[in-house]
Amino acid sequence: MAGRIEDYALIGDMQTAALVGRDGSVDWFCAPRFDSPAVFAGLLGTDEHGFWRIAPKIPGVPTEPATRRRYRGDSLILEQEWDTPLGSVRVTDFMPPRTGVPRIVRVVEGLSGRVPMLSALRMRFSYGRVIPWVHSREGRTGAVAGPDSVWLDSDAATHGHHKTTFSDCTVSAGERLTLVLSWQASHLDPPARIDAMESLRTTEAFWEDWVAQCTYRGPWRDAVVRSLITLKALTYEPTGGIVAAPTTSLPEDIGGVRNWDYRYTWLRDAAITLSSLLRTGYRDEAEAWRAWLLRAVAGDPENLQIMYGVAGERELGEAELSWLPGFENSSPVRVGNGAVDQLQLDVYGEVIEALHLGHMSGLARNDYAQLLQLKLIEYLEKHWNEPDEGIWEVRGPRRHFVHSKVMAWVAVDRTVRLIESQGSTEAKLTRWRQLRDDIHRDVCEKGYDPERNTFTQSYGSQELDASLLLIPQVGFLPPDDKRVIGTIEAIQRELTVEGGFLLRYPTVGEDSGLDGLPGDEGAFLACSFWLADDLAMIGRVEEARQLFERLLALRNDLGLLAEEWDPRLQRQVGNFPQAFSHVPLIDTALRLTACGAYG
Ligand SMILES: OC[C@H]1O[C@H](O[C@H]2O[C@H](CO)[C@@H](O)[C@H](O)[C@H]2O)[C@H](O)[C@@H](O)[C@@H]1O
Repeated sequence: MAGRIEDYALIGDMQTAALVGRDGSVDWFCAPRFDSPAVFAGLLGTDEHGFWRIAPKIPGVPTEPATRRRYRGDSLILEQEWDTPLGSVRVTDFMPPRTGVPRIVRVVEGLSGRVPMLSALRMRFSYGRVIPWVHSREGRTGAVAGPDSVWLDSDAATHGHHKTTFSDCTVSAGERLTLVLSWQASHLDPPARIDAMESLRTTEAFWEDWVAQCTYRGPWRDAVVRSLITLKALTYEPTGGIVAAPTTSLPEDIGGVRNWDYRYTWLRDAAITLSSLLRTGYRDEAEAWRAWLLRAVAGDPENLQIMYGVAGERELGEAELSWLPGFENSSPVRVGNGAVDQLQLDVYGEVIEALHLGHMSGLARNDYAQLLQLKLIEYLEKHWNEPDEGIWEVRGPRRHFVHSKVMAWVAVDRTVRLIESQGSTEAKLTRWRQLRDDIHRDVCEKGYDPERNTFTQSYGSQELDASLLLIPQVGFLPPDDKRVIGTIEAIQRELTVEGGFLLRYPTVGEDSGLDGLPGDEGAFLACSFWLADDLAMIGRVEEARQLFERLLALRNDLGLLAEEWDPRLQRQVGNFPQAFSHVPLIDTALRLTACGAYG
């Protein structure tokens, strides 16, 4: 395991992804899909659970992490370089956008001197549990167990030792060697060999073409583009589904139990991702996601789930992988996600808001999208006033979360506006205008504490919740409303941690608090971006810009963000990289750019 979460880099082929550490080790790789069992799970355990490391190996000299690393231009091609006493060497890692099987390509190049290099490959299928049979066939190394096979094509000779496949060689300046690892279903013939350098050229061209479509031209271009590339990498290209993150169980609390599997498509996370992509010029991805949505939720809205598999699968039952000790002993390691069965009413608002934005942005009219919207409102009409698990997917008792009700209002409001814009005489319009007013009144009466001049987390509660920052952003109340300003000020006062970043809600140490879980967690990055948005909306633009810059400084050297930031340990925590952090980064950059907040 390479070290901290932020020591990892992402590579991917838009069907799955891998994490590569600064030590040159691929410690996480699930194949063939994001949510398939891992071939390398060292990230959540030890080297025994699988890895592929390529780094200098000089006898008597300890191997250091890479001296430098970067993505090549605006791409997902990682370059790591080591300066050693014997010379310098570069390892370039990437996954070609999928045309056949998933592949990890690694190119070793001598930059100066003569550097001995070692590739150590330990394949362990089924999340580190299964040691495969390894054999050589026609100059290739193959590993097979159960449904999986993995094939290594290397320019250097390989040999096996201690259930690990090694290749070693010495590279001089100007010399190059390539290694390609391909996954294939084990009942099929080995996959064809590829030309690694040709694949590098086409992969670079793919990313250059994709980035060229970006319409954002503001001062935070590099941060926005890196976030967009990350979101694209989290998109499952065959279906348009978007995973929340490519990992499971990177801890929100190092050593604790807050470890979840994010390799699925949350309607909430995907809907806000779609909005960011639309605002930055990516209409094809937005169309693809809308099509995914319509397929995934087809049927009775009563059966709508808050999350699905990337192809729309519904069975995501949660299980624990007892043989994996977890990242820095944060256990359990979970696969699947029990939140799948929760009621989260905000999801209706986020989905309808995304459909609304698609409509306003001129996406081709889709009658099913409109039909879906109407069906979702009919569902909400019956259920909006029930308690739910809310945006944070709490595992404690259901409550009347204020944010959920606000988003129910958003769903009805956007639908009313859609019908009005079409000049329709839809009979339900009057009823839904009334419903919109009823929800608004209910929230303002039961979710607002006049003594403290703040909205509260749930009806009757004293707690605050950073999701309330979305109240002005979704237009529930205007930013200059005294209740909005009071809420922003109260949240800033009570939920801020070191650096001015925000907790999403208070946790209570070892006792189980609101979320039903022991332990604390870090500052929730999405909420901290929302605070910057709100500050800008209420005219505190310079403060907003400064907070935004501090948030940008939390990214790792490659521009990547996990879900949270632990202010005590000064390190990223939670799954990585996380769409729910990169989307608000883009949104805040767009807002501050529109405000002219250039510093
Ligand atoms: O903290 C408890 C919950 O954490 C996860 O949910 C979070 O991630 C989701 C995906 O990004 C996001 O949509 C949600 O708002 C976050 O709270 C986890 O998936 C849940 O099972 C867990 O209860």
